[in-house]
Amino acid sequence: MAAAVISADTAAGWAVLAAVALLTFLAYRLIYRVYLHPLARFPGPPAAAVTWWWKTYVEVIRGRSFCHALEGVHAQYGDIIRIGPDELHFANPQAYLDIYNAKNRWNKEPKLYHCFNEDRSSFGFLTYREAKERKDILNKTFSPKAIEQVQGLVLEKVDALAAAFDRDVEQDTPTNMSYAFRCMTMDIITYLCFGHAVDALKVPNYRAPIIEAMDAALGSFVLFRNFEWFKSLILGIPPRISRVISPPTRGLAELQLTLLEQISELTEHPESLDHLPHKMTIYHALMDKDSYQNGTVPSAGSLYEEAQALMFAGGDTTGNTLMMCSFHLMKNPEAHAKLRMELRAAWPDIHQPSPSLRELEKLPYLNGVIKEGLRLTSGVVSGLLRIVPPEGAKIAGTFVPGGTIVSCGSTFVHYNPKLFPEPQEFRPERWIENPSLDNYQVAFSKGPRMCLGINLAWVELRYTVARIWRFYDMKADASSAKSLPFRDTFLPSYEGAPVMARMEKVTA
Ligand code: HEM
Repeated sequence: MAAAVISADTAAGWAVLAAVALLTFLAYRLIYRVYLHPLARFPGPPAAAVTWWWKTYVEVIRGRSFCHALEGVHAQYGDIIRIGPDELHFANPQAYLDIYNAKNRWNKEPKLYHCFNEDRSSFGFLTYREAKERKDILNKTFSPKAIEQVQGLVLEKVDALAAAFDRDVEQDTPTNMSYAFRCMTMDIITYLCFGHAVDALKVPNYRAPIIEAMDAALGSFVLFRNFEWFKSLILGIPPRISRVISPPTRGLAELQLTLLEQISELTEHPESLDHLPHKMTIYHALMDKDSYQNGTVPSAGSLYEEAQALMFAGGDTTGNTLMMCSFHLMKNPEAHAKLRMELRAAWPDIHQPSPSLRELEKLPYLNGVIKEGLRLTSGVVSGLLRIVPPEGAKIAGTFVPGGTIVSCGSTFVHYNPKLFPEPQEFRPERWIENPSLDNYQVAFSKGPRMCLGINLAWVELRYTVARIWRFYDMKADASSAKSLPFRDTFLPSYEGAPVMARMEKVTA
């Protein structure tokens, strides 16, 4: 009996000791982070200096769109803010140019980039060296020269988009622009990847399952970037099961199933690539073992992750930009008329083929329209987190210690009223009046980890805007979105009504 009492006392004593040790450690860590940490001199919400959970509180508990929440924090604390124990965010355009600079070889930050489950892809590799090896291979398909060779494919898909619009005109139904453009960009990227398109444009009302799956998947990434264990749990379960038991991540599971099917066909029957009419698919390049330093083709898992990365990187971004251009052109008759006039002069007879890319590149208003679409969608709206190397770095004139996680969100450049007065206004002229603004067009990011698909994207954007706005008169349908609010899910997720257009074919 006495022994039992002593051992109970001893256990209680140890428990108290452990609790005191834990509290002392937590108190020390709190004091260190707030007063002694190398980032202690930077202002910001006190809770953010103490714990990572501040971000989760803002984004998940309060349900705020993180890039929008940061605007309020910057308004309160200034241009450079501490938003995590080891993290700074900048609202200064010069900081963007300093962080995403061609000279830097800074790593991507693991917590954010692991959340996409694309760790073994050009986008997901954290280090410059690994990403460069993969990007060099993919560049066989994405270099300006290679992209010139796939122009025909882009034009074919723009024709398919026009055919879908014609169907809407015949049936007298409004066109869902929020989905239509993404169907086209998805058909282009899946064709480029696998040698055959998913034919999203053929799906009635543009409600292609792959687009719906990607829409639904974007929300999963917000959960995953806040709760790594949740990602491991969901992705550890076969997609067929997780789509049933986890409704919030069902979209991701659907997407996984679609892509896995395509990849297993290619890895099991690599000879199927030989029967294609052209040798330009991304998987031709990726499955050529001679391209790799170690002479080995990446695993099926890595090929899957590359496909998923390319779908998100190449589909929504370009589709959103086209949607944004259309939304504003329909709202803005003056801009619409100017674009129409320029296109008529460049393409006087609609029965003739499209002007060449070189000709389209020289049309100032067309390019101004696209740059405004890129500015307002901003590509990726979350901060692209980078880690400052051990020696530290100067960002916007301020010394930042090594190991700090840094970013400057693209919206903090694109919506900066000093660079872009009345930033919410759609004004293509601003790019013509002030060519130096090109330096602050950061939708594709900058530096060594900038967009790999920029050449393809520009070809798609130029051919599509020229064709659609030369061949159709478009008016917003009564059901169309009146504004385009978005939520930060890394890419912008547009909320509310879609952009709906009533199309009329022009006759000359
Ligand atoms: C309007 C269209 C596009 C925009 C605005 C855009 C924007 C961006 C941005 C901001 C990044 C940097 C992401 C980061 O640092 O984490 C990026 C990276 C990337 N983009 Fe694009 N993108 C577009 C189209 C495309 C297309 C068509 C493709 C090809 C299919 C593509 C493939 C990639 C890849 C592979 C990366 C990763 C590069 C790296 O991490 O080094 N993008 N894109």
